[in-house]
Amino acid sequence: MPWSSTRRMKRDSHTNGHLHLAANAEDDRSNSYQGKEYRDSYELGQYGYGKNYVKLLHVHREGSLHTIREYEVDTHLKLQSKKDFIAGDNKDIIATDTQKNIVYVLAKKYGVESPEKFALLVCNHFLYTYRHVVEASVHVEEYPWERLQVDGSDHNHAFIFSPRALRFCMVTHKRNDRPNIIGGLRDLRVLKTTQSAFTDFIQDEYRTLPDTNDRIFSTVVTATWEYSTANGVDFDGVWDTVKECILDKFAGPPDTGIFSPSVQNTLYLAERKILDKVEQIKRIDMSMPNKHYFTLDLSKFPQSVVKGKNEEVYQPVDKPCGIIHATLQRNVQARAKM
Ligand SMILES: O=c1[nH]c(=O)c2[nH]c(=O)[nH]c2[nH]1
Repeated sequence: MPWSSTRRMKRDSHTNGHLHLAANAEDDRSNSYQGKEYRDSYELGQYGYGKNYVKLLHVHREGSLHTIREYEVDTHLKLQSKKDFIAGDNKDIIATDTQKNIVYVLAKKYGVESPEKFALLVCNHFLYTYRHVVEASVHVEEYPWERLQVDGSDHNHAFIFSPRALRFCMVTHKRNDRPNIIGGLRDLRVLKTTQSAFTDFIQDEYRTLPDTNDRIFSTVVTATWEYSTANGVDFDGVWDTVKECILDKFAGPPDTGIFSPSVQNTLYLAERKILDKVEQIKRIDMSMPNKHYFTLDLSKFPQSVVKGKNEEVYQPVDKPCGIIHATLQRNVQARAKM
């Protein structure tokens, strides 16, 4: 599942906690509280809490050359005890307001090198500082600021918002485990006007779509990938590489392009190229909604109104849309045999 939707789910699970159990220590029979074991007909499932959308702008100044990074950070903690939920005992709670403050203090102390490194740092701080935190997760979304170019030269301190694609990451660190690092890219919207076909699919009594050897191909790419390690990873470089691989397999060379027999095949080839290029990625998940642009049959209009076959005017139809997704991971056994 792409992280964009996971994030939404994560948010929902935080905010929908409207179930008020009038619980006190006696009611908590499924857990231990104050040294006593309790049984109950109910069991608390997933739980946790955190702060969402902590907005942060970091300005790095090297003389007159300034560099910025703007993030929206979500922090999420799972505490060892459930007594905050079950018994109304707040003693272990690191307030979400405190979590927000920690984000700002760490940014000031250590700077923000990349979303992934910052997320690792924040997770590590929570686990190291509070022994009763069993799991910390940090989601960072980066605002797509680019240095402004003026007459071909980089500006020292002015930036332009260039939302070609959004970058995000999710780091989850369980105590006594290695951090799980997911990089992500979403909202990469692309379109090409040829070199896309869709033919030879199932022909039966339900099919109305004709074969097409030349159609418009447009999609909005989401990709998430899991790192096998954090050691020596150039997270900024990897994000650029993932974007380049996707664009390369979608668009191909500028003069001739690259032929796509289906969204499925294009998506798969992009994933393969990413795994080929970035050794530290162990698994990549991509989704590509098929944003349809249908040809319009204008042949019913008289020739005096519409001349010739219509090859210019298309009808964008965004709903319903096809959705194609796949995860590609390294085949560990095949590597071991080599
Ligand atoms: O590339 C495509 N894959 C499909 O599975 C599909 N289904 C469809 O109606 N059009 C397309 N296009």
